[in-house]
Amino acid sequence: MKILISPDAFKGSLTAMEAAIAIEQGVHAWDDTIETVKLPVADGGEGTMTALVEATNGRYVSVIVADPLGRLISAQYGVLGNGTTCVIEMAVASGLTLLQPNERNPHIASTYGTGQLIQHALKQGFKDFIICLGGSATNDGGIGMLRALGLRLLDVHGQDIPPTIDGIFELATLDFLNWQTQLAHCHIRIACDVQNPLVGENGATAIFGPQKGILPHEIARVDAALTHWASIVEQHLHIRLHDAVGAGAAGGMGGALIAFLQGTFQRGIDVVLQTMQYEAHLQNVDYIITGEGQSDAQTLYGKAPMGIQQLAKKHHIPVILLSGMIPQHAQQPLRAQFDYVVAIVDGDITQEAAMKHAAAYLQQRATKITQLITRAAT
Ligand SMILES: O=C(O)[C@H](O)CO
Repeated sequence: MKILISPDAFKGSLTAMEAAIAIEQGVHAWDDTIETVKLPVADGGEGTMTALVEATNGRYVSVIVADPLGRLISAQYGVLGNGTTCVIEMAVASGLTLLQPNERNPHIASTYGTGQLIQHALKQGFKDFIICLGGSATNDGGIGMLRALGLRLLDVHGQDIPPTIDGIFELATLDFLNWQTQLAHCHIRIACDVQNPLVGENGATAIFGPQKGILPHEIARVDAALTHWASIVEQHLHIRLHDAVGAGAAGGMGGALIAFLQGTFQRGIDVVLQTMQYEAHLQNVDYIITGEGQSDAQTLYGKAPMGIQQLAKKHHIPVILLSGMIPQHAQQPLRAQFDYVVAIVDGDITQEAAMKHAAAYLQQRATKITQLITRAAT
């Protein structure tokens, strides 16, 4: 029997590779003659760069950039095994995990550091980019990134506006004199699993602002700042970001990539599976085990396990979903899609325990399910 092991990260507990190792140990604890292949995946958010670089035997490039609050940090981007495609994960330079909870402040947090990563890659001559969005600490509409790429944002007096949300209200015009012209020759794919528009009740600020530190009474003002930004973009580029699908990803950086870098969105898991040439690994595979920290309705809308399930279905390979936690209401719809659905959290194991001892529980669950499928096969 051959099992392909392809979990996403169990966020807050295990990286995708750690989860894959735990599952593999669980499988072999039952039967160590089973052939296993570990191919951890990601959905376009955090961990995507690592998954793609590792799967393609690529490399990392380290650059000193500004974190969301302007402090210098060493951040990396990936170059895939083909030597020509760069993977930039915005959270690496502008992510929420770079800040302590009391430092979260999207009024000043900036995507400038992500722009510096892109700028560095451009200087090395790269033209093919996968930019992964999600997990941002920012709500700046991607303005910081655009500044790093040479865009000037000016007030009515021709002065640079302050790099803050409030500063956006002073924005009157854009100056492209120092803009990185080679961007026009680049191919930019945006890997992301969020479709929110830039502004409004489903926009970046209303939906993702609170987790970054925007207080309920501030939402309307911050949303108005991004609305003003979108209007200026529309005047200059004739592209309407206000309600554009995905423009609200990563605090509006999705919109900046659409309008200024001609980026095109692709479902994160599809970019990952395509880049990994996942289908080529499906030869003679009897089962796939996938997994994630929590499975719910979002899983069905295209998170990593669902992308795998859809591909596996084409090849008639059964898929086992091993999840940290599955809310009651999601159990039935998930069972309708996956051949086996197993959660760590159950009547005996709490969420806290599951997160603390994720590897051990995952291993146990993998052993049990392997026992079940090997028995079913005999
Ligand atoms: O970064 C964010 O704002 C969320 O992860 C959605 O993209």
